[in-house]
Amino acid sequence: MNAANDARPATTPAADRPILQLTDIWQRFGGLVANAEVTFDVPRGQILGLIGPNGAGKSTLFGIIAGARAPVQGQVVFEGRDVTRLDAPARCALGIARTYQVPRSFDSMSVLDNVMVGSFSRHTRAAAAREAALEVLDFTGLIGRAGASAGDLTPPEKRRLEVARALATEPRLLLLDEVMTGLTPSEARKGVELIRRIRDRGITVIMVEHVMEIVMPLVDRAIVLNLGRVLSQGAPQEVVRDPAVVAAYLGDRHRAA
Ligand SMILES: Nc1ncnc2c1ncn2[C@@H]1O[C@H](COP(=O)(O)OP(=O)(O)OP(=O)(O)O)[C@@H](O)[C@H]1O
Repeated sequence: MNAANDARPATTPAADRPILQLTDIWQRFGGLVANAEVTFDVPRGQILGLIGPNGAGKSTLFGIIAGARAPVQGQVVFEGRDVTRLDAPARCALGIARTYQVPRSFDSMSVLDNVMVGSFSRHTRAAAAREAALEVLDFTGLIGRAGASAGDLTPPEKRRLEVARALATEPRLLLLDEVMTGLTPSEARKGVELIRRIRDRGITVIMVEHVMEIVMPLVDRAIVLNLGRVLSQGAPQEVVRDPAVVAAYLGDRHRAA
């Protein structure tokens, strides 16, 4: 925390201020550097794509934004407030929600009850939480499955439920971790449409995704991580042409082959 950061909220109108500001984020696991010198702002109301080869540090950074763990160095500012040391429930209360790469639904509970777990974070009365959860199920296209056990959902439906549970916490910043993985092209098209509708509700979205054909047409801005560092950032059409990005991805494909 320093004087410059203290001054930001007072001098910048809230609507124009980035919703999220990451400054010099570092994360280490033993000797391994998972994130290094990560600095970027996320403008409010955009869809930001966070991409990069396997092990680039994307999920680690998601955890740092969502409050799963604090960085060893650096600052996370959400809506002008330093949240670096706040835990995940506190950040959720402020308006940050995330999904997980591996869906974390409660399989023995109904789809509706799963989503109510999220809506109870905003509503204390069961009737209000239920009503809010039903609205989210309608919005995410799961309303017809409200009474089903979460364990009986198909894998694409489970991914949708993951998004629904996060939306039920009424976030202003939503972190989507590989929600398109394993979807057929037609399911992925529906997923893209859902993410656009989420953005149209005024929710800022940061998405980690491997499938470039899906991410690039969808996002307003892309940030490429490689070996824990920001390799490139900008409009998606600029980022894909960046020679450093091409080299990192070709290197990854060669290793995978
Ligand atoms: N809890 C942990 N303990 C030790 N090492 C970790 C831990 N979490 C992540 N790492 C390591 O940190 C590096 C970054 O991992 P991370 O999962 O953030 O990358 P990623 O870009 O999300 O990868 P992927 O696309 O494969 O999910 C990797 O080398 C990983 O093995």
